[in-house]
Amino acid sequence: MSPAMGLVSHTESEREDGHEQSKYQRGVKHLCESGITRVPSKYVLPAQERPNIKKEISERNMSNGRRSISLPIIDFAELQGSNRSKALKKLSNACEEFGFFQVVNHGISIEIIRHMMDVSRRFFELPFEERSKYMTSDMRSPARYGTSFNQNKDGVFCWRDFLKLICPPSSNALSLWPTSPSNLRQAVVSYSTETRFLFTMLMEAVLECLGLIETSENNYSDEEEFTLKDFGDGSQLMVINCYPACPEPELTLGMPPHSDYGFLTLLLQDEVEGLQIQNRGKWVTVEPIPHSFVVNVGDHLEIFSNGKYKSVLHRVLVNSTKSRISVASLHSMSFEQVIRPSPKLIDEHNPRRYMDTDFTSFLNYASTCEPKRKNFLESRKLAV
Ligand SMILES: O=C(O)CCC(=O)C(=O)O
Ligand SMILES: [Fe+2]
Repeated sequence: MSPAMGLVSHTESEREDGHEQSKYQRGVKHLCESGITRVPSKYVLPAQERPNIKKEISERNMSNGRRSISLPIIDFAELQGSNRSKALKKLSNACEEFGFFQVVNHGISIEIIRHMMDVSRRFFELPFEERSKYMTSDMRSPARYGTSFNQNKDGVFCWRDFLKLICPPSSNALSLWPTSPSNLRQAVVSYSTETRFLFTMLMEAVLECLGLIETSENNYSDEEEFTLKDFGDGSQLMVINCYPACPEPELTLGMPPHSDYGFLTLLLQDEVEGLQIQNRGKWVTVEPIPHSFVVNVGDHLEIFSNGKYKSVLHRVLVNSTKSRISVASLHSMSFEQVIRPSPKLIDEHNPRRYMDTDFTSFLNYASTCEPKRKNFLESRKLAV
């Protein structure tokens, strides 16, 4: 090959790379609409990080479903009623052992849930040009459409597109949320109001489990720097995830192993399973219970409880036949609040295990490196 030819082919391949790159930045939905039959190399994980779906299916058959997990079920009506102390024990065990539980009888109407799922699905069915109006790398934007986990940093992309909405009252920028589908704003406002209330009631129960408030009396210890209102008025991020059907699901993941940053995440999923959590060193699939919530402990609650409650790694599998939608509502105190272990949970037997953290340091971290696994939480740990 002459030097001139070499130069030409080099330039062409660079152009090709640039083109390929921007194709992936547009997301998996867009990619699937172009009619692919194989997973492009951009999404192929190194062998040791792949989900090993075939092995899991055969093990699941052999052990009669043991690879899927029945999470502890918290009956919210029981928690708010006469059986509170029994429900509190179950809740506390769930937060310590699994970091996850399911909430049934939560009182949020099926219409509100269906409406939320419906606008979520329809948003991802919009033409790409409409969805792409909300593409931004600004992590503080009230509405952010994107793909993968961190599309500016991920070496290998994961098989998901998302719409993230910062919910009122943390954001007064409702006017910047998508206008299409026409009823999206109204559906998300109703849904976020209800989930915020459910989160606040669950936090009240968690504070009681931790011995930080007394049964239903809302008596806070003088040492605490917060009240339940700080949770009720705190931050709420609605993450709508879309995982299109994938031609080779054994090569990639919908979401890589990660933990969530907040106190609690309330997850709504459709009937397609995909969520896996790490339990006793193994990946186990969570079976969806229709109209219930999967709730998990986030990094802030692990820090606040001084390590008593666990923020557990989870990931998402994709499959070859069905696309999947999930809606994760991530809750914490206000974005300005510094999170630290509760002073009441520190003594000579339980030394302080985490340093102070705030949302800005999390965002800085998330925007400068691949926020996979529990890297951020690990970075907040003190040597004890
Ligand atoms: O889609 C799921 O099941 C999980 C989503 C999730 O983990 C997240 O949005 O943080
Ligand atoms: Fe998550």
